[in-house]
Amino acid sequence: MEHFYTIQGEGFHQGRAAYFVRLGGCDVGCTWCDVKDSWSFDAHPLLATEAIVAAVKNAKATMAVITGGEPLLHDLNPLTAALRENGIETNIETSGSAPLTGTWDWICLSPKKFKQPRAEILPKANELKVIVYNKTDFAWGEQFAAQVAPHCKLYLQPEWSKADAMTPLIVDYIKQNPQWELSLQLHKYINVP
Ligand SMILES: C[S@@+](CC[C@H](N)C(=O)[O-])C[C@H]1O[C@@H](n2cnc3c(N)ncnc32)[C@H](O)[C@@H]1O
Ligand SMILES: Nc1nc2[nH]cc(C(=O)O)c2c(=O)[nH]1
Ligand code: SF4
Ligand SMILES: [Mg+2]
Repeated sequence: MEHFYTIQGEGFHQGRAAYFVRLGGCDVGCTWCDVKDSWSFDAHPLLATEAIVAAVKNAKATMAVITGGEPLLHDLNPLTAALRENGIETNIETSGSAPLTGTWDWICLSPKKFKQPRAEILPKANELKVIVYNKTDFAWGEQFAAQVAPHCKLYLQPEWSKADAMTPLIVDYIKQNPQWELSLQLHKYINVP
């Protein structure tokens, strides 16, 4: 759908330079999705793997973030292999609702009520990022925290339109449950992509 060089705005790698590759197509249907333009499979031009790798290298980026849409609706083995052959770190942003492909340095799993993650991705996640849209999402997120690996980082991120109401609840929750950390969508505050 689009590719751009910016800083990672969310989660563990927040603040690091990152080349984003946003792949078209998603069948999850989150009501609050902030990139609904990505949902169509047909509306976006196809780009060769080599062209994507060249763009990342040309930008002098050392880390690529593959996102979407739901990137796991594509076979990500060729793209991640080519990126790694060129010494580029491979990170993914995924709902985990489709089978895992690709070779990853970092897997950010953001589970969704609208189409739940597949069981096999949970122990492989490096980061669990739960979006908090209402107060029931804390208990909902804990079921996934119980299934990830011990080293997996745990983040609570306010849904953007509810951030004013949810952020204070998240702060209170983290004070009582300090295994969780706050993730804010930094890029939206500083107006970068
Ligand atoms: C647009 S999604 C694309 C990747 C994948 N489909 C997923 O949902 O993880 C990228 C990240 O943005 C988060 N996100 C999407 N809409 C959001 C919103 N309105 N507020 C906060 N986070 C949001 C998702 O949970 C995910 O972590
Ligand atoms: N700067 C920036 N950081 C991000 N982290 C995850 C994003 C995504 O949409 O996957 C995203 C994004 O769209 N922009
Ligand atoms: S899974 Fe990701 S891209 Fe798909 S609708 Fe939900 S937030 Fe948007
Ligand atoms: Mg985004």
